[in-house]
Amino acid sequence: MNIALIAHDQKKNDLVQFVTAYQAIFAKHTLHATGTTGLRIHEATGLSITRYQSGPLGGDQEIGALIAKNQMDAIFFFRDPLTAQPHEPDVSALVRLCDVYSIPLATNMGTAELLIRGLDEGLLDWRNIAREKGVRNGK
Ligand SMILES: O=C(CO)COP(=O)(O)O
Repeated sequence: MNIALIAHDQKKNDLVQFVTAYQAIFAKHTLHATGTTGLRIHEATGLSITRYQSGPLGGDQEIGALIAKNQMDAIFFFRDPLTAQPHEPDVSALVRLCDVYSIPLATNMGTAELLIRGLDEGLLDWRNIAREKGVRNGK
């Protein structure tokens, strides 16, 4: 599975801890991340991660483009609900594309636990079929 890892600054420690806790599962997948988040996770875990621009510089949009191209299967995006982001339109656009294409999106630790465990149990295997056959829910 192609998995995107993204966290706003106040949530980066949470995501690093989360990925560290589930490192054995994440290591089985292809990981992508916005710039600073990816660097932090790589430094903490040594996991191989394709890094894009930092969020405010277009990284959210790059990951959104992969969703639009049916190349992303799950998103862990730990958003900071208490701090205004200069690139809020990009954040909203990314969340919107997850809904357009029915891509599982975890925006907090509670949902993230369910998503990663479900993914490991094979509950997202339908994504392999959707990706291979080019099936998608969007128009
Ligand atoms: O801003 C972000 C997501 O909106 C994350 O970007 P960084 O991982 O580069 O901090």
